[in-house]
Amino acid sequence: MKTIGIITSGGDAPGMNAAIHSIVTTARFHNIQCIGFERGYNGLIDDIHHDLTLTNVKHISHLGGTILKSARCPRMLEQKFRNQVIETLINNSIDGLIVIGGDGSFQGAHLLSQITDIPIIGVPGTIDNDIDGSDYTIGFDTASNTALDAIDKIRDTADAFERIFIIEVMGRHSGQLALNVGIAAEAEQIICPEMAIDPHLIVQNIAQHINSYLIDNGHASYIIVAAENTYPDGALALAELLTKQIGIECRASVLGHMQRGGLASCADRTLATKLGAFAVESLISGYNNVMSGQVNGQLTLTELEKTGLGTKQVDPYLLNIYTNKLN
Ligand SMILES: Nc1ncnc2c1ncn2[C@@H]1O[C@H](COP(=O)(O)OP(=O)(O)O)[C@@H](O)[C@H]1O
Ligand SMILES: O=P(O)(O)OC[C@H]1O[C@](O)(COP(=O)(O)O)[C@@H](O)[C@@H]1O
Repeated sequence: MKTIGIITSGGDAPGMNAAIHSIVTTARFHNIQCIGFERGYNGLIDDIHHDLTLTNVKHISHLGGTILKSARCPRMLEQKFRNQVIETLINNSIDGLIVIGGDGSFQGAHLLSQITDIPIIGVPGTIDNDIDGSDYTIGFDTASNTALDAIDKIRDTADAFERIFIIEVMGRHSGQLALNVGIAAEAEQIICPEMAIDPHLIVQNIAQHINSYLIDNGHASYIIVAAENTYPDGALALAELLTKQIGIECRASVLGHMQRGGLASCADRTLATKLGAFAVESLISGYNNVMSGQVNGQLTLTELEKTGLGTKQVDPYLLNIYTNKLN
């Protein structure tokens, strides 16, 4: 193996740069050079790339975002563009490709591996932690801390005003972030898809719980952490409904993309460093069409096709603690 190509694809996540750093330094140790393709799969389709040397990946591990840029690239859904990717790989003498991204990026990588012998390895980078085959994804820890910091600040003003807040966190269709930060912030209520609440009952449940909580505790702050896409029209609509129709005055705060930025935490940098190095070593060992992950502290390889099955559960012990507290 002489040359490895790298892309970052889909939602960027703090720690992606640490993964790039680790891939390039590990590859260098094995006398392999690295080429970075820019803006996710776009760089592979349009052949936009530059060399990744030890010098240009020096001191990047802490940085949020990705030095390779990222993007969503709908062209990858078409066979003709996937063929173009393979042409780019061949034209640049790429012997192995590493895709840092989420399950969508891995579906794309899996399709590529059906039309080429060039081996492809995935490295899980997404703040959502929704990928099967790794206990944690790169970016989840930083995003959890960023969201928690914001919620702690909202708690201050909520306490001062004895106010009710609905705080929406990201996660796409996963409640990993919501449950994690909701528990850590001692949220009075957490709403996430894994709780399988009928959306029509959400308002009723919330109102009931707020009323009984205020009876027991008098005037107090009350924070609801809600995973995005759980209540159909989002936190703002939910707050408006509670305020206008149920008569419970509350404020909504949608944390949004700030959860994707910022300096990567130590946990994300070390995870990225391990998974990046393991991806290179797996390529050298001849693996293909798999993702490098960590399960129960052990480095593992999972078929790319199986990383998006959606079987990953939120921590059942945490969920149970929360449910017990609610009752
Ligand atoms: N089913 C698919 N077939 C081919 N390419 C895909 C597929 N799903 C996603 N991709 C590629 O991966 C990119 C990132 O996927 P996306 O789901 O947006 O983010 P993530 O990888 O973070 O889950 C997409 O923009 C597209 O280029
Ligand atoms: O930045 P966009 O394109 O609006 O996407 C927002 C989505 O991206 C994420 O931040 C990250 O998701 P992915 O890692 O799967 O791309 C989700 O939490 C969120 O739903």
